[in-house]
Amino acid sequence: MGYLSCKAESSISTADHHHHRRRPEKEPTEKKPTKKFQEFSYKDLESATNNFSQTKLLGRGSHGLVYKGVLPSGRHVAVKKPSRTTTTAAARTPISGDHSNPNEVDNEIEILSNLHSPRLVNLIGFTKSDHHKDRLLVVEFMSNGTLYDVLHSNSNSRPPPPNWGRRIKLALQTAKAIETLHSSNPPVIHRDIKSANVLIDSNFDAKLGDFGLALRCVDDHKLRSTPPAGTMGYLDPCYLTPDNLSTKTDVFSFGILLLEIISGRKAIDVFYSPPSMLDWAIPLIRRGKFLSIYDPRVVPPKDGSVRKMLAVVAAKCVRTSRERRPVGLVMGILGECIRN
Ligand SMILES: Nc1ncnc2c1ncn2[C@@H]1O[C@H](COP(=O)(O)OP(=O)(O)OP(=O)(O)O)[C@@H](O)[C@H]1O
Repeated sequence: MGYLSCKAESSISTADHHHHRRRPEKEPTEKKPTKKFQEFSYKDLESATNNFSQTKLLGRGSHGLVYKGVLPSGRHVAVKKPSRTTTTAAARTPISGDHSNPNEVDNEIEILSNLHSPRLVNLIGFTKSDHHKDRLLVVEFMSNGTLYDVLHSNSNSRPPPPNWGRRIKLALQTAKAIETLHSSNPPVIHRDIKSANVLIDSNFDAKLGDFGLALRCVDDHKLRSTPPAGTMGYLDPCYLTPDNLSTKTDVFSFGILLLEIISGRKAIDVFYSPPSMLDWAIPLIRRGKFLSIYDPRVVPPKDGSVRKMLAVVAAKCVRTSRERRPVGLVMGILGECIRN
């Protein structure tokens, strides 16, 4: 098998992981090896966000609200505050019967505290667990919002849709982020790859964020008991039970995201027929009608072979057979597109 099924990988990585974990215990202080992350008090973050003022609200997701904060050092950050009353059209979908909401903030802290990459929206710090207050998470501030906004916002106050050079760069950077997760030890599966979770920084570089649903391929019990989840329109149809989870689950969602970048259409858009990206784009690609899936708002790639290759890469990522989706992620294949 050329890809990582979480089930197959977990026994190998569990041993490895424990090996790494044991070492700090031998140290006399019993402290964690390095304290890279800041521990904030609730008050610190109240003052950073003007008491969670509406004017500091950056956006809302299914788990809660995100505020812009400024630390005493002057650093700009994003503060995630869970809320049980938030509802959103883009709410994540548990696809099994279990609608319990495991603590996504705790999960995100656990995942991000073991990762660091320029391609990820990295963790800066968090508040301690406290029975009376929700735990807050502090991550890098991304001043240009999400890729979803960049691609789909028609507001006059936003810049025009990105050109091809930009789109290819954003697609590559997202592929690189996913590759970083899948090749880390233990591998991490994001489970919610979508344009709303790709954030754009002040240099217009893309970083992958929102690790609330991510799973490390290490904890067998957690993996077996975590029901499938993700976002409608991006969700791998093969991922129906916990043991179907694999890195190819993320590859499928990336394929939809790549089609979104190519076409400028949303993963599901009820104003079109058919509303699903998959049902619309794949038959056109099969018939060789590559140009017709390209975003009419911008000049498509000049070279017909590049247009074809990008569309074919996306189609390979969303293949029904997981085994036939690209391995080692799409980075290499997209690189091919640029060289050609
Ligand atoms: N690091 C950040 N910097 C700037 N804005 C951010 C940052 N993180 C999130 N946001 C803003 O907050 C919004 C909500 O983000 P969040 O990650 O909570 O939810 P989501 O990914 O949009 O939805 P869901 O939780 O349903 O997947 C984003 O759409 C974005 O506009």
